[in-house]
Amino acid sequence: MSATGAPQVPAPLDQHVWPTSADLTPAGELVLAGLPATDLARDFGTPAFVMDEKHFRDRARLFRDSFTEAFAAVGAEVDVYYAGKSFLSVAVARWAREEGLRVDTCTGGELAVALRAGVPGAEIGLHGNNKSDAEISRAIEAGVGRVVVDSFAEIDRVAELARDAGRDSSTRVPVMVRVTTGIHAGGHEFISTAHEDQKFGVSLTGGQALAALRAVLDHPELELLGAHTHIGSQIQDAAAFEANARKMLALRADLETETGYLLPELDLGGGYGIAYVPSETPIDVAALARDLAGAVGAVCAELGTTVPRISIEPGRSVVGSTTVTLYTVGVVKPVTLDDGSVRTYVSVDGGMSDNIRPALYGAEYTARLANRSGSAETVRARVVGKHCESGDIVISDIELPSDVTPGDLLAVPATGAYGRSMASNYNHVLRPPVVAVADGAARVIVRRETEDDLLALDVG
Ligand SMILES: Cc1ncc(COP(=O)(O)O)c(C=O)c1O
Ligand SMILES: N[C@@H](CCCC[NH3+])C(=O)O
Repeated sequence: MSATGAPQVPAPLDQHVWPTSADLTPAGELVLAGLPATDLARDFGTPAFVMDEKHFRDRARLFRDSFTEAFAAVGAEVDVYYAGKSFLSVAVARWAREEGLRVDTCTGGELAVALRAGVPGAEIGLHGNNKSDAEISRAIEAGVGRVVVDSFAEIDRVAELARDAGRDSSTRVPVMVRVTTGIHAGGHEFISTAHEDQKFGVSLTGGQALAALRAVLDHPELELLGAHTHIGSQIQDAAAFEANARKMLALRADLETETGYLLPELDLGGGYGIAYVPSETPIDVAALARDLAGAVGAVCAELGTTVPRISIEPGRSVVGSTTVTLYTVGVVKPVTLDDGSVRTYVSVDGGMSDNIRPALYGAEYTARLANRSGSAETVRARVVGKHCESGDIVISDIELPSDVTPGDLLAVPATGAYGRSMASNYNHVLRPPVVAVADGAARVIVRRETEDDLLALDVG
């Protein structure tokens, strides 16, 4: 327990963890886009994801502008695909498109949302290590700009489904081959994706990736657009992206030497890290874009080749810090530990069903009271959910005001990515809404689930 006593001056917000529109009243109430947290909780209930629309748009534009400018300097064009897996809804897909982004999907469901939002097929990519025939056919029918094939078997299957759809050498389906480059990067083993022993892509090792690219060239109904790579997620080390790009450019050069075919495009994936807690530093997008473009330009010059068109697929780094989860505090329980110290368990009205990341990856978050400052005196607390699991922990260790009490609002920032998108109905808990806030107005973009929704699925 750290003791200081009143008066209760609200601790400032660590601005790189909170949405840009976040502010505090003199009494320490959290305000988002001009809307007090208590008003948001009253109007929309808790738990709720509150998303700062302007922040999302600014991040999308930052990626588009930084990468466009950096790669223009080395003579290449760039497409930024927003990775819908991080969070996708019709409104968000529209915002992304309005800010000049395309949309990356990895299932039929994500594809359906992007299409519903009016994103043209040509501006959508489809991924997936185990796409169904129905998903591939839907993508072909929608005229997606790229199907990213993930295995040798899938190359033949996409070609067959393209033929079934009447495609031929004059109406080819554009494909990329997903390549694993052996680069190990990412915040947690479960979110590293380019090392050898995992399920994604075709390995560079033993010439497999080269063989896969050649296999695409052998299918007249497929257009080989390029090679794709994604090394992992929540990466803070910019050097990993450069090392990966070098490997991909070498692969492109090898293919040209062997076949005379120069891949028009390389997709370097997403994975850019953000700050979840005040001690972390988000990746500097503009600097990363400059360094990456510089490295790509230099390698192409060494290889004596043109710089390919580049695409990237950021998800977390666009949406992650735009969103705050608002919870209501329920039971507050001091628990005496073996060493005699006390930990205060602060239960909230959600938990692992709206944020599985702490349980799945040991992810860390921060929080603050959102309706008031609370006392300056703090207690060692653990924020837990309402599920029947002792691992249902939102924040394992945090100092909270010692007068935290049932009915308080608790805000957890940086929950925009892989929060609502990975939400579940565990214990038949209803998934929270996503409320977009902008310029003093709020609107629901994904509504709260209802018991009727749950019961409608149960046809027993
Ligand atoms: C193929 C692919 N592209 C893009 C992304 C988005 O990653 P992130 O949200 O870390 O930017 C992922 C997820 O890691 C992915 O698997
Ligand atoms: N769901 C992960 C990232 C997924 C990466 C998808 N390839 C996370 O929350 O960090």
